[in-house]
Amino acid sequence: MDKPPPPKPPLLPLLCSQLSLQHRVNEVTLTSAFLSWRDVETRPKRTSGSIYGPLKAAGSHYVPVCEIISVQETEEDCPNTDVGKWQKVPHNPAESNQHAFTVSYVERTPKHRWRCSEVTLHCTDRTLCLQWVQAIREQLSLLTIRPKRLLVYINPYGGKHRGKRIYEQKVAPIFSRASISTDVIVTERANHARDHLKTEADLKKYDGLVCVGGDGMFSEIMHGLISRTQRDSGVDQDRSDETLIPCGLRIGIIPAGSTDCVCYATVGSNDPVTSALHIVVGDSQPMDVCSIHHNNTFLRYSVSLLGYGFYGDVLTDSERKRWMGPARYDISGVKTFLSHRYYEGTISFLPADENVGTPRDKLQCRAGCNICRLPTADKQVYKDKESGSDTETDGAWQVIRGKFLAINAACMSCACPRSPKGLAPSAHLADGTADLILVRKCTRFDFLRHLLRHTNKDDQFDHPFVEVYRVRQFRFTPRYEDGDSELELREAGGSGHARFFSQICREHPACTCSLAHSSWNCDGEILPHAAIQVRVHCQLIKLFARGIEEQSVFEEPYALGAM
Ligand SMILES: CCCCCCCCCCCCC/C=C/[C@@H](O)[C@H](COP(=O)(O)O)NC(=O)CCCCC
Ligand SMILES: Nc1ncnc2c1ncn2[C@@H]1O[C@H](COP(=O)(O)OP(=O)(O)O)[C@@H](O)[C@H]1O
Ligand SMILES: [Ca+2]
Repeated sequence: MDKPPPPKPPLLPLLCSQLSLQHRVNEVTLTSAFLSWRDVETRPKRTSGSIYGPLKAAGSHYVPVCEIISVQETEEDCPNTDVGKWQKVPHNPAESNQHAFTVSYVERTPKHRWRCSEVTLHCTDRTLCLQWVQAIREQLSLLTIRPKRLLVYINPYGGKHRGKRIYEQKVAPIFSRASISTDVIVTERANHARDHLKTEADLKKYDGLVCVGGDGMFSEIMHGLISRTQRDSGVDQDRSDETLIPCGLRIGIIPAGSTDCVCYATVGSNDPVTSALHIVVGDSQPMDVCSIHHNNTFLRYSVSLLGYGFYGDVLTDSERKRWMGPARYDISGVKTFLSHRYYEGTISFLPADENVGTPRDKLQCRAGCNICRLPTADKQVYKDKESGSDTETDGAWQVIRGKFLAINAACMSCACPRSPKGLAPSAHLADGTADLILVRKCTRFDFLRHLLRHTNKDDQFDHPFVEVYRVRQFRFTPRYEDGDSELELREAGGSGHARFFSQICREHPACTCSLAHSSWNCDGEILPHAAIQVRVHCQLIKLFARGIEEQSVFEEPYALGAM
């Protein structure tokens, strides 16, 4: 039988004083868990305020210490009429207590957005004020998970080209308030960040990396960090059966791209301030990563969408329209939908164990997810039976052949503003599996119904032409070998006519005949091969995030008896 948890020690006040807040006397208390204040001039009400502000119960406000961003003695600038210059004076001369300190803390607002809020408390003398500042700082210094030094990469061309401005105006001031020092690199070319991380960066100097950009930029940084970690540990990425070494540094994502699904699916919004605050409080979210090989050559890693057919064709078309910014995906999406191409091939996959659920579970991965917290042994990345290596499971490979409009795999939900529940709504961030979604050839109307369900609450898998599997590994082989589209023509008769019509079909996307190959869209990059082997590596990287919080995390006031 499990032992009962040890009793929690009572949280003794470290400091408790009567301080003034907006001219009213408040009892202010600091424990190792909370900073709280309570207006002692009014009779306590039952509960008050919005669910998003500091936790309020019976007129008291509670801010968890782990959500305090900073504390500083408060001085306010006001004009000195004698010299026409600005000078520092105590915060509010009208206040009877002239010494004050300001605490900045995380405040939750709707749609999973976090904001930086402040409370200024006035003291009767400076000694008391400094005592408060010091006591709060001491508590903050115990939060060793918080980063102190970060290496920031900014893609100035991602999304709407606003990365640099977003960082300078919204993020840098928060880092500076939280006393985080940064080295900032504005990239000058594609793969600049990846190459810098792989070969040059002195990673020992940093507690984390920050990516300002979209999913493509995140992918660059992830590749740089994973490759560097494997090289430093003597692991050969080209071997598809290698056990990869998890990366030590966490990555923070400041969304400034076109899709931003890695940020959205791990934080719950694509808001730069929210992401900056998750970095400041030192959140940590492990994440699965797929490795993709062609024969025994490593191609790429993927965390979000690995899509063949529809999403591969959307990406290929959209790359020519980069100048349009994020709208390129909408235009190419419609164009690709109209072309209605399908592709033939074989998928073999190794299903995951039942204890990690299925892609159609109602339960979704949320902060503190129980499935992602299962002991690693229960989520072990099983080895390939067919390869003859050590087998730790009875799981057998399954094989599916057919004509597909889309073959998608996702290690995580891929929720994004275009599709708030995502491509794989029940996929888990850190369970060692990916959800494999096969969309078989169907009518345009049915495919449209399927696509539209990504944008509303209906189940996009509830169609007879859609199959979903939770897998640890899979392979895809196109019916015709890479570069062998001539075969298709020979099968179709091999005549000059067939070649002629095939050419017409390529040039007229409205034609629904089969082409030999699509491309794989790998987190927004096109892969050079159609035949690939994919394997999920459980919790290979970590982000400065915590998963999407359930509303109830901040709806319920903290159990006051425990304080
Ligand atoms: C005709 C109605 C179509 C509605 C379809 C809505 C489906 C949306 C699913 C979105 C899944 C997004 C998965 C994320 C992929 C990104 O990794 C990738 C690169 O992002 P970035 O670097 O930020 O540019 N984005 C895409 O491949 C865009 C796919 C958009 C498809 C319409
Ligand atoms: N300075 C740069 N110039 C051109 N391309 C860059 C630069 N820095 C990064 N990139 C590349 O830009 C691509 C898209 O970046 P991303 O930030 O994901 O924007 P988007 O979401 O709009 O695609 C990535 O593949 C990345 O490698
Ligand atoms: Ca997963």
